[in-house]
Amino acid sequence: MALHVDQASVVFPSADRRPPTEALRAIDLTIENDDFVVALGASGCGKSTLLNLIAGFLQPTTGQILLDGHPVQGPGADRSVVFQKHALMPWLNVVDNVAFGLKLQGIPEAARYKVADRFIDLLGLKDFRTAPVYQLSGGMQQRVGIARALTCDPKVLLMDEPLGALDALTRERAQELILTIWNTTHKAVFFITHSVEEALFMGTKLIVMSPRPGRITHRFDLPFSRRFLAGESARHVKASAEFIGLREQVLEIIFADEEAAA
Ligand SMILES: Nc1ncnc2c1ncn2[C@@H]1O[C@H](COP(=O)(O)OP(=O)(O)OP(=O)(O)O)[C@@H](O)[C@H]1O
Repeated sequence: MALHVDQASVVFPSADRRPPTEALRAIDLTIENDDFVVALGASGCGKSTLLNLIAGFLQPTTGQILLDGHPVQGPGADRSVVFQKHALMPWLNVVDNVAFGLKLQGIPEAARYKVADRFIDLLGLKDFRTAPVYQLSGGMQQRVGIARALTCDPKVLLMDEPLGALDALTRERAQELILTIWNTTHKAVFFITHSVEEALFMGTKLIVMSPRPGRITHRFDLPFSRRFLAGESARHVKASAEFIGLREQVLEIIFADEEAAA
């Protein structure tokens, strides 16, 4: 599997007489199996616009998005999205929420529950299988959202600040869980966050974007998630000199962008 963003630009026309917004300019990005690509950058640098292009919610003004060589022309089951607000069906229980996409595809109940149960187990939700989702905590609801995205067996999992609404401790647990699942399923992931620490810990590749126009200004290959998955504790990884040094370097890039915008 290979997803290529090829010289993609997005210009939003303005509703009044102000100039149009150049949300993205000439973006080149490749996402392959086993890649965990994280996008980081000052507000308005085009992270969500880029995710929307990959999801097929939006078409580029120029350039193209190719999935295994075929142009992406709209949303598809090969790309699942997990949003910060989990958009679950509050009247359904956990298993029916997780199996919802399969139901839409017309898959019979027994077959869809079999797939859903695999991801319910993987995300530690077994004891809540038949609980209504409104009874769950925010962190658990987000796990239901991730399980639902995975049941469709997407080639690429797109995550737009999926952990942004969680408290600090739950967020760290969720980071570790997502990495463990990524390591089990070998999905390609495109992940947006505002947290530099989260970006460095989770990604195998980091893109740092700048606004006006939105573009990729820096790219880093990251070792930290693999160190965690090889057995090093998350706290140990995040406290290492290499991690802290890179964190300061990336923070400096982002602060410089935010100051330039102020
Ligand atoms: N539908 C739209 N119409 C007009 N302008 C838009 C639209 N969507 C986004 N924009 C503009 O495009 C630019 C990039 O927005 P985008 O939401 O992709 O940035 P972002 O990096 O995800 O921001 P944030 O971190 O604040 O969520 C911004 O200037 C935004 O105002």
